[in-house]
Amino acid sequence: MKLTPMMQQYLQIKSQYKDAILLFRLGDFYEAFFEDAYTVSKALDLVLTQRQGAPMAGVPYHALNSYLKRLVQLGYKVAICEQMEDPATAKGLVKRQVTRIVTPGTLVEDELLESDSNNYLAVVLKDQEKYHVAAVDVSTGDSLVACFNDLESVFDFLNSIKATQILCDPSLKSTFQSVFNVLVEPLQDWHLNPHGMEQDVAKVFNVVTIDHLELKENLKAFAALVRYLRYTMMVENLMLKPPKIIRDERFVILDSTTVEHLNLIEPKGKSLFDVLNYTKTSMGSRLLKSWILQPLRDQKEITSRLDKVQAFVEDQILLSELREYLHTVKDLHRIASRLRYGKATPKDLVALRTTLEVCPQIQQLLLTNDAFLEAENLDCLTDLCEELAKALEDEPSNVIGEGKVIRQGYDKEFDELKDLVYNSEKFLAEYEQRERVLTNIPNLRVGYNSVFGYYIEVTKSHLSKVPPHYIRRQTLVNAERFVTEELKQFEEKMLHAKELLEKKEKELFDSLCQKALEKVDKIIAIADFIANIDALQSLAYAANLNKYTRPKFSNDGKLVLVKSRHPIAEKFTENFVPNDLTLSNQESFVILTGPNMSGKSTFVRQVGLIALMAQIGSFVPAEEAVLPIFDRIFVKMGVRDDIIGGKSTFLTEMNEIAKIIYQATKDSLVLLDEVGRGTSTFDGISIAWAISEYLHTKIKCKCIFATHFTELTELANLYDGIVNKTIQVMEQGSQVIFLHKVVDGVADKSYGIDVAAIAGIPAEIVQRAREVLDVIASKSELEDRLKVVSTERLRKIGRKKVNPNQTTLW
Ligand SMILES: Nc1ncnc2c1ncn2[C@@H]1O[C@H](COP(=O)(O)OP(=O)(O)OP(=O)(O)O)[C@@H](O)[C@H]1O
Repeated sequence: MKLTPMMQQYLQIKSQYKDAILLFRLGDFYEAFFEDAYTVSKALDLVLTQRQGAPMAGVPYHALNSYLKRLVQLGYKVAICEQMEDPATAKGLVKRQVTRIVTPGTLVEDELLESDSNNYLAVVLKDQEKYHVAAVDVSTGDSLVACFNDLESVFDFLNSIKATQILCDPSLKSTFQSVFNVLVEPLQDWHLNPHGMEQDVAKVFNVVTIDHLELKENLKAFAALVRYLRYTMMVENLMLKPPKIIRDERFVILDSTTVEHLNLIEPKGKSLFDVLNYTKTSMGSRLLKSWILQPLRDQKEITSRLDKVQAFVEDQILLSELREYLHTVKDLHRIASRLRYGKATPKDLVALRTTLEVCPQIQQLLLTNDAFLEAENLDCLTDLCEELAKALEDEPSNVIGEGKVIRQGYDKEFDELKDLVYNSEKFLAEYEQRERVLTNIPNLRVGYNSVFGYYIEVTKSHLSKVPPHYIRRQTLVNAERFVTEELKQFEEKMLHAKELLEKKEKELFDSLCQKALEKVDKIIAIADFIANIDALQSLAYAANLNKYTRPKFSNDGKLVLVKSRHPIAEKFTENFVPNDLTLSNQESFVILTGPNMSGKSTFVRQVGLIALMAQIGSFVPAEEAVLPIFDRIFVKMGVRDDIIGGKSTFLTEMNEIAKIIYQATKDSLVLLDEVGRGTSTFDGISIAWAISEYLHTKIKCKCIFATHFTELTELANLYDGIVNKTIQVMEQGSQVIFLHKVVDGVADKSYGIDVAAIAGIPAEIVQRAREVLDVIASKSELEDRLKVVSTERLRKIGRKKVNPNQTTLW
């Protein structure tokens, strides 16, 4: 088969983008051919047809974004090939070129992005024994770098930022692919070429040296990311904020198990984020989410947030007025980004104008409260705002060039052109009227024909009144036709008016974008400021609504919670029962036993959530809360299968515990629920026992261990710092009433069979279970044996009880 020049052009371009789907612009369509056509038609449910014998699937150009969204969501990389000249005027084959490679992690268009989530593209590099991670959200400019000692921590970090695309060492590709359900690509040599790395990064921030960024060993990962972005987005100037260095000392690094078990972000509608999210802007909501996923460790930083939250809590008028203003604030981070990448739309400039209009009001309002004096430094860009107000229609069309974007009165030439295009009839009628009066020819008529263009027609009877500047064009039986200079100019203008109008409006729009671009750093400063204020006011609003208290921080390890509640569960539970808890460095370990359904898991998570809320600067659900600042919070709940990773339930559980044991310190909060349940009872208890002893005596962290193994309560007899708590239940006749109250002591029964009955297990089975329980319960010697374990150990060290601070058992 002989290929047409267009097909040859296609194949030549495709050969450069083998790893992407190539969407090739042909008139009003983007078309995919060969293999790409099969992929696209299957993924997008499009009809597969043929063009010049090649399989083809196409999408209309105006609907590109909606199709792109689906392709990218499915993890494809798409190269967009545009026509670089107008097919109507092109000589020969239209020039075509790939102008952008769209990947899940390089999106900037609003329609392709989730408004309340960041969209991070991450690079992971292995260097000797360390892993370096750099991540960028090009839609907001947010960037991060971090360094980890093990791959598990990298997974946790990528999970916590919800990376939508990963670039990694080729050796790590299959590992990442098995863990993450996102596009994973291997880095190439040119991404990592050491030559010119610093210069490449310096260019992004328009600086000569990058020492101040403190990228150090993370430079390579960040530079690789910059190079990848330049290549895919095909722009020289990236809009990135200086990378935030994620250091263990500054943030509480949360592992993915903890994020999941504390329901920090999911499930939707029942997460901590949902409980705290009363933000009014997408910027604020993204920031709040990142705060929840990266709690702080620096007391000063936390206090500074808490002071502002408190100021809002106490100033209800300020809060409600501010919320009204914030309502009109648009997503400036993403608008700034689109301005940088030349993708801003009229809608974006209007959104910028609306936000800048409300900015001074927000500033003035905040300045009424001493807690927000820094608002004074905010530059509200009034000049730019005025310019946009003058230049843009109230509700401009999103199509530039039809004269419906720029406001009348902004540019004389534009107005004339628009007038010509839209008001030519009117102009001609006015002109005709004017000439009739001037010449005193009542039946003078302005007309048009395709041969002579516009003309003035005068009947023979009035020819004597024709002024000298009329130029004769045509003679008819009863009349003569003339033109004038003015009419000729009008005609000239009319012929090109549409084209000129399109050009002029584009020019004016581009110049507005340019003016905004010149102020982009200030736009970002406003965006950062408003995002921060919005996230803080959201915390205050939630605090008022849910009657939270400001937490205090202790420096001696003391933790006191009075009448504390679970922030999510209390929303869905009638009469939620508040609970107290006191821990200290001396009494730091709780074995929590209690029947099924009594509320053990709820209480354990509650403590974790309150600690986390305090460290993001939020008020907490309690009447009083004093907490130490934790360096890590670990939550390990129940057993779960890791089918994808191919690990058994018990192996997964032990893996997660091992991680906690390696990473926890004396300043950590470890919350365990049902650990050891994935194996036989004896193995499970023994493991749980040994883990508890290790955590308490070696690591000395704060720990609550909820368990059905009442046998573990024996540990409290062995160690000073371990206390037993249980959750109260009342029996009324054959009924069990769950009081959900945490008290000192040990659960006497598990009520598992009662719960089974409530859950609808047939009475016959329930009855049989009771009979079996009677028999096995009387035969259990386990507790007696565990007593032997503890007495033996006590005998060994010659004490009545062990104080882990004085004795080393290991
Ligand atoms: N403090 C509380 N006040 C009111 N209701 C509560 C409280 N705590 C828990 N509940 C209710 O009890 C139910 C069971 O709680 P949870 O799952 O925490 O119990 P559990 O002891 O961990 O159960 P299991 O041992 O079966 O896992 C929850 O769904 C909730 O509705």
